[in-house]
Amino acid sequence: MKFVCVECSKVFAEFRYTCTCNGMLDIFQDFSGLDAEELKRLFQSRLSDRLSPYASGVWRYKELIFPDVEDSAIVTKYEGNTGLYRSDAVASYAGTRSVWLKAQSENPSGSFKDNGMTVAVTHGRSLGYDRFTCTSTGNTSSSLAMYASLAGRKSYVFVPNKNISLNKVLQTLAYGANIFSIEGTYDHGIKFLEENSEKLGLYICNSINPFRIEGQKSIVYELAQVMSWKLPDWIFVPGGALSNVSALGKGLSDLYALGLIDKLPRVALVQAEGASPFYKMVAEGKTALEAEPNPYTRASALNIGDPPSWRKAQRTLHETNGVAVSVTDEEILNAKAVIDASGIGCEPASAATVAGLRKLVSQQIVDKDETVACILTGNMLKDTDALREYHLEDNKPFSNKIIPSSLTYDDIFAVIK
Ligand SMILES: N[C@@H](CCOP(=O)(O)O)C(=O)O
Repeated sequence: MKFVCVECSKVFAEFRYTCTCNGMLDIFQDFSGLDAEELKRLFQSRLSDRLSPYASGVWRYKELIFPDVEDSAIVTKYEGNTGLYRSDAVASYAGTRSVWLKAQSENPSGSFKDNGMTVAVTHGRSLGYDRFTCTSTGNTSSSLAMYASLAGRKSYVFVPNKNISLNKVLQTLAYGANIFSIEGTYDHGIKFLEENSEKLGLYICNSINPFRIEGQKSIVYELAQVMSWKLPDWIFVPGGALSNVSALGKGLSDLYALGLIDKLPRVALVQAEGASPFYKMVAEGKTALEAEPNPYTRASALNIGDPPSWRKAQRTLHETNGVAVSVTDEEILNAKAVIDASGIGCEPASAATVAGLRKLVSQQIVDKDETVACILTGNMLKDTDALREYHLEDNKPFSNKIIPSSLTYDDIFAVIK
């Protein structure tokens, strides 16, 4: 395993978070000697495992993620193994013939972060760390708090003091983390950790840590396996810190290089208009990201103005002939209401995918006959204020209302009939 800088290509033999030039690092693994058909058989055989780490939808692919770690050192909650659903209602809303929804929201802590966190915490513990840290809008922190406690270790997390979901903060608290509420955003927290974590003896579990990205690659491995190694024409992901799109790109490139798939899907990265520095860079034809000092979107998981992984995200779009698109909060919340009412459900950030798909179909960038998968990143109960605001306070196009208790039984009969 080597660590290669995505900015200057410098190679490191030992683990570190970033390069001496401050660039993000990629883990490079030598896959020579691995045979695609043997891997398919191995991954298939592990589907019946219920108790060993290979029952996890991440560690099932251990050979491609963290081959050297001892099985007994793995910290797992059998993450991954999430559902893939089709909904006519969502497809019709998006304007496509069909759409697959990959519900990473079904992970143990309720978000896609678990796919990466199991690997980061396993790696940190194998190095002997007792204290783990992250900065977070709430999903990364609840995931870290869960795995750190599971591993019998401590977690210290930094969360912005506004514009994040209380549900996520409470989940983090209840899992046992030490929480610091900070003035500023995720961007300020990352800067603090980059400068201070070593002095404090903290192992960073944000996605600047390349082991997080290795774990998150499993999302597309699992999608490919369940689809018999034939991916759809498009994969849509939301983008805030950009770890999701970075991991998707790396996973796709592994699958293609290994011969596990013979065609790369196109990747569509969807940002929320109020926090869309990456979209702006692409739309304006620029080659370097300009940070947004005051990002704001109601999809609080995407409230990030200076995403560390932008260079990796740029590579993903380049390698997959991908596109970037931005959508308004109103578009996100309407798409979310449709996904929720389909019985699948998600948090606001996840719904950016379907909102983005609808936009690209209307712009004829995606054809209605093309096949599409949208990655839903977080559970609908991650942000219950968003549900209350949409359904009970504001009169939104897809809102559902509670029938008042003042109805007589005759009224109730009339409603149901
Ligand atoms: N929305 C994220 C932001 C943190 O990103 P990460 O890629 O560094 O984990 C969160 O849940 O905190």
